[in-house]
Amino acid sequence: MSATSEPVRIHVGGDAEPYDVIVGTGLLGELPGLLGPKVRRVAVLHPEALSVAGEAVREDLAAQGYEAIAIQVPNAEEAKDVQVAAYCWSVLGQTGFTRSDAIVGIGGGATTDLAGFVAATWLRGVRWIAIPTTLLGMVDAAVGGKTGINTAEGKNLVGAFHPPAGVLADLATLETLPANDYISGLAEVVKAGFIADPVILDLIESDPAGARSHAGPHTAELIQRSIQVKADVVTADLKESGSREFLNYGHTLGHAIEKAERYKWRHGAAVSVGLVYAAELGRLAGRLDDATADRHKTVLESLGLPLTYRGDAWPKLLDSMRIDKKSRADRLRFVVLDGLAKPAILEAPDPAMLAAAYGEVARS
Ligand SMILES: NC(=O)c1ccc[n+]([C@@H]2O[C@H](COP(=O)([O-])OP(=O)(O)OC[C@H]3O[C@@H](n4cnc5c(N)ncnc54)[C@H](O)[C@@H]3O)[C@@H](O)[C@H]2O)c1
Ligand SMILES: O=C(O)C(=O)C[C@@H](O)[C@H](O)[C@H](O)COP(=O)(O)O
Ligand SMILES: [Zn+2]
Repeated sequence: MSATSEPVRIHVGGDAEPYDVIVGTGLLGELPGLLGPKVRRVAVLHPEALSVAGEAVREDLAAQGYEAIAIQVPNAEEAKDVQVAAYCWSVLGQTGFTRSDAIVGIGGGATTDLAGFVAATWLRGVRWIAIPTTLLGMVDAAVGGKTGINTAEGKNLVGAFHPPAGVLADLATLETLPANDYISGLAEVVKAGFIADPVILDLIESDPAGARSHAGPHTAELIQRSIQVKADVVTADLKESGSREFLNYGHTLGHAIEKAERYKWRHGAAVSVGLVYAAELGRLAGRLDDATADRHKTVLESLGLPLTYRGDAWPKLLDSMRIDKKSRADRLRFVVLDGLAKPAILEAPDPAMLAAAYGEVARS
């Protein structure tokens, strides 16, 4: 794969309107083309941390004749709240947003999940464009049209499938991302490696220190490969009636940990522990070989990602996992591996096995 002097376009197809994820630097010039000829008003949703970048996008659009407004939302998971969505709806209402207007979400996964959700719900659906500015946003959250917010009962429990009209992944935005946030995004990169593209794991293992940096020698390739994994899956199954569930590898426990931590842990950190758990579950179920299960821990640890969580939290986590979207009535369902890049579903595992697998991540 090329380094990123020329933008790379990764196509997302399927039943919904197709679009491209454009990966490169200095991509703002692509925005008017993605907005299309009918759009007159644009709301640029951005988190507090990106007030300068959000305002720059707004000014750029205004200079091109759009009526552009900025909507600042809280950083991180605080944005994925119905009160924040209601605030955005009221701004759109007061500005007179119609179905020929559009939303641009610039920020991490939390911001693009909210922006997409506001776009999905305003007037029952308006056009939106994602400008992810975190590693996790680029490789996962901004792609595929899952939008949503959290509720008191759990993660992403309210939302809609509403794909963007395009995704602009400008690698230069990663320069300001705190190292911890970059590393947490690597959990989704590792997930993509285990479920579909083991070259990702080889690249990380060949240079873990490089992989931890936005300026690493394989950064562009890791990002492009992970986006390709996501694009292929959502092209085949946008609404998660089958293979899209595999993108949830590590998320059943991961989401429960996020809830237990009141969303103060980054999503990627929780998914990292969830990946270790899912690997152990696959091993205990007799489906995954020891070497591949152990590889989860060595790869994640080499990146500085967490492998463990509080042992005493198990009953609460188990309870939270019951409302996971993969559950069917009382049956818990987990994504496990039958081997490297062979994801599958483990239906209603024995409660003793679930608890035993937690022994692999539990710490006192
Ligand atoms: N929709 C999906 O398919 C999907 C996939 C994966 C994850 N997600 C969601 O994504 C969210 C996690 O996203 P995230 O890891 O990007 O975290 P985040 O959106 O919470 O961003 C982390 C922090 O970095 C700040 N930030 C963002 N870009 C920055 C930059 N370039 N420079 C400096 N600061 C910056 C943000 O304001 C925030 O404070 C979770 O809510 C998760 O559920 C959604
Ligand atoms: O796109 C998907 O599908 C995923 O499962 C990707 C996950 O990384 C992402 O965290 C997603 O938001 C989880 O979805 P949910 O349906 O479990 O809330
Ligand atoms: Zn995720």
